[in-house]
Amino acid sequence: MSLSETLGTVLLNAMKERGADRIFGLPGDFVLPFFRTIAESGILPLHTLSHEPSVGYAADAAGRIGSSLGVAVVTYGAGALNMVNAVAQAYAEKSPLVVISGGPGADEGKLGLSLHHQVKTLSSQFEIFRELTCAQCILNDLETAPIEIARVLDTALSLSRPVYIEIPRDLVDQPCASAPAIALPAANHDAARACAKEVLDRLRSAKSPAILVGVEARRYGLEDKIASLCRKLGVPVATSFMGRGLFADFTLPLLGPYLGSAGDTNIASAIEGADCLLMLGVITCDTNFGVSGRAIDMRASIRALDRTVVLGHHLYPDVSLEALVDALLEIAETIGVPEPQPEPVYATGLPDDETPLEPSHIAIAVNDLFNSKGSSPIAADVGDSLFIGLEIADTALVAPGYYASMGMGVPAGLAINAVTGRRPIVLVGDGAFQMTGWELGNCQKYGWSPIVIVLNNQSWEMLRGFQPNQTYHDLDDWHFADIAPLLGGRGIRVETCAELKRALDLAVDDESSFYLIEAMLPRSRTSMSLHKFTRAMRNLSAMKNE
Ligand SMILES: Cc1ncc(Cc2c([C@H](C)O)sc(CCOP(=O)(O)OP(=O)(O)O)c2C)c(N)n1
Ligand SMILES: [Mg+2]
Repeated sequence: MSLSETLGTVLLNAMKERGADRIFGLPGDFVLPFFRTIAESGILPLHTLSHEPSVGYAADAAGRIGSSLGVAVVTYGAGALNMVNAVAQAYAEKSPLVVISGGPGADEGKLGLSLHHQVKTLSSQFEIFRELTCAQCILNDLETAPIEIARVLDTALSLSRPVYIEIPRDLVDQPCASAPAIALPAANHDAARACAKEVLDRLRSAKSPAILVGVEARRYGLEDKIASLCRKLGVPVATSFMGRGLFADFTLPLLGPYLGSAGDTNIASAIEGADCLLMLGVITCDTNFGVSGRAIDMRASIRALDRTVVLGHHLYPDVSLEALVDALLEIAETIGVPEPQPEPVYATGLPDDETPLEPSHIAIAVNDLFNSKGSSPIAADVGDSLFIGLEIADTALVAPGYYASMGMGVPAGLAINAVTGRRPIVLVGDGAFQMTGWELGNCQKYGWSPIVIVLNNQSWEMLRGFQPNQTYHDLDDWHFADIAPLLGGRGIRVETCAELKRALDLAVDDESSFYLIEAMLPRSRTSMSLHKFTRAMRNLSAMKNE
């Protein structure tokens, strides 16, 4: 048993072996020993940000864009609990985020004093994170630590959900045996084959089958396999709202994103009219289905999610999405001959004139840019940014489409820049930018240069769509472009289509820093996608009479 390792390096090596390629963090005294190990060992690069919610959002996004583990390292109490909302979002949206918190040493709790950063008892934080994660451990026993590290990290990978690891600050430098190699639960191939046969029989006997693909396709790196399965089956395919951006680099008979009555009517009728809907890795949530014009008959559907497949009243436990797709690929045959799908049409041709900007001009300008200079990955925040993202041509996209916490846009853009080395376009509203936009000040030390489009409508406009006639949705004009140079970037405030076009061309040609393009938009106007979504949600929910 090689003891050349310490508990700190064992944890770092175990994460690296499981695909983690960097750490986002913000230190505090309880985690300084582990920060020193990170810095001195060089096993994983470290990026520090300025506020723990951003650390959580960035680490989550790094895992999503890389289909691997995202890692966030913070201090006990004030740090970790500051990140609760970002971890909750990662859990809800099935992102394998590893939360590592420094913790008190073994004897610190015996002083008979409450410790700083302690909330109620010393195990309160552990209990809070138990509710937000799929596996947890406190590494307070060097004998069991290697096994515990492997158990928790492997669970993060197999369930694609966040996990919590607390590392006591007095043990980080202690000699420790290496963690066992990755050991994911063996796929139950017999069950997967039996399930695949039943799935294929149902698809074959349906008059109008369809397939809906969700986020698990990305989380488990299955886009390629699912694309070839869909080509083989020849059945119309759509992505869920949360699955927007899937298959951007693959060819298959993709209809586009399903948004119910808030989206394309052809896609809605193909999905809602299907008499056998195969859902691969789709989270059954209101943003994916809440705006369905016709409720989808879940009993006639086949749902493969969270390592379980449900077909009506039949249930196949412990059949992973990959095992099911592999088994289907073994027996798949052509079932339908989907009409050649018209290429999804994404508006282009921004007028190059003094036309005042409207929300949908943003998508047109980005589509024009993609056509002239090639596409970029996109990070979108919550608000109209999320819906304008739907009007932009297919590209890799990170956005909190279900849990929908504001503030993820800029940190996710930084993570995409760090992981992929490509400059992302970040779409963020003024309200969300007020929360985490300042993280752009960290670009200079890491050489990141995202292009950030701030949709400045001086409003929490999405809320106004749910509840008009309230002045508390009004925001002041913060002149964000003027602040950009103080953060080490360049800011351009634009009010017309021609100005937006020029600003984007300038930004794309200058990689020396981040660009903040402040697009001035009118209040009480939204993209068509958001308008249809809020109208549909209002009709379906208690907000009818607002
Ligand atoms: C952390 C956080 N706080 C509050 C909300 C509620 C909320 C929205 C969702 C419904 O929960 S949309 C929205 C307004 C967003 O304003 P802005 O970023 O300027 O974008 P836009 O003007 O395009 O709406 C809020 C406050 C949220 N989603 N996340
Ligand atoms: Mg706004």
